[in-house]
Amino acid sequence: MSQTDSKKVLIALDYDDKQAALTFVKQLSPSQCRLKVGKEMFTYYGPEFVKELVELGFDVFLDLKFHDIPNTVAKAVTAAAELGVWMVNVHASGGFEMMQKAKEALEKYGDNAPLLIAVTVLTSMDQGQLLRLGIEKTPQEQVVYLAKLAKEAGLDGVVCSAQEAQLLKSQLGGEFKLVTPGIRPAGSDAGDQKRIMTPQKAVQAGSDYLVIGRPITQAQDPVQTLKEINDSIA
Ligand SMILES: O=c1ccn([C@@H]2O[C@H](COP(=O)(O)O)[C@@H](O)[C@H]2O)c(=O)[nH]1
Repeated sequence: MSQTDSKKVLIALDYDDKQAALTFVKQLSPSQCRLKVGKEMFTYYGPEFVKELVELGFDVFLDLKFHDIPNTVAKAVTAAAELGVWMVNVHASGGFEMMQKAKEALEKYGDNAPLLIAVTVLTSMDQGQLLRLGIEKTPQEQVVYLAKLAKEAGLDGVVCSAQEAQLLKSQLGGEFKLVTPGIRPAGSDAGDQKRIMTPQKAVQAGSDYLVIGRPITQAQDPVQTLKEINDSIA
């Protein structure tokens, strides 16, 4: 994967119906986008569903946001690597040692190891919600703090909002991957997302990968919507 990876859109497959998800996926080509499987579909349909997507030729981001003791997380990311996923993630707030052990566990996969990234501050959170957790930093300060910790632990990048992308690129360098949910094409509903940005502005700010769910999957014509988004960031 090069620094200027042109396949930037990761579609969040958040469906409660496997057939509906597969009907959509089968209209896509692995050259157009990557796919993200999160807690909903994994809980319903498990590793077999992930394997099906991998076998269809898609790069899959397994977004289970592991947050546990180092030994457990190291074993969980190993299980993800065995599924053949392209990217997997942990919560940075699980701590430095946990992130280090997870990265070490993937070393044996060499060039086939999935990218390992850390969630910083969920894009659904704003300053008020951080305060309620007892965190007095701004979301941006907390994201930078956790991203530096993740980089020091040897991770490949972080999940953050595109609003922090420019600052993170300037502080952590171009190679450290920024995966940004909370992407909303102009005029689309923010829903529960708080720190949002349009696809075009996110790419300009330095996002490497744009995680997009409902604006595509709930569009009247999801395939055409993906095409329009891809065209807007080409
Ligand atoms: O900080 C985060 C981390 C993960 N997500 C996930 O991304 C998608 C976003 O879906 P939309 O429908 O485009 O809002 C979803 O699967 C989340 O679990 C996130 O939103 N923010």
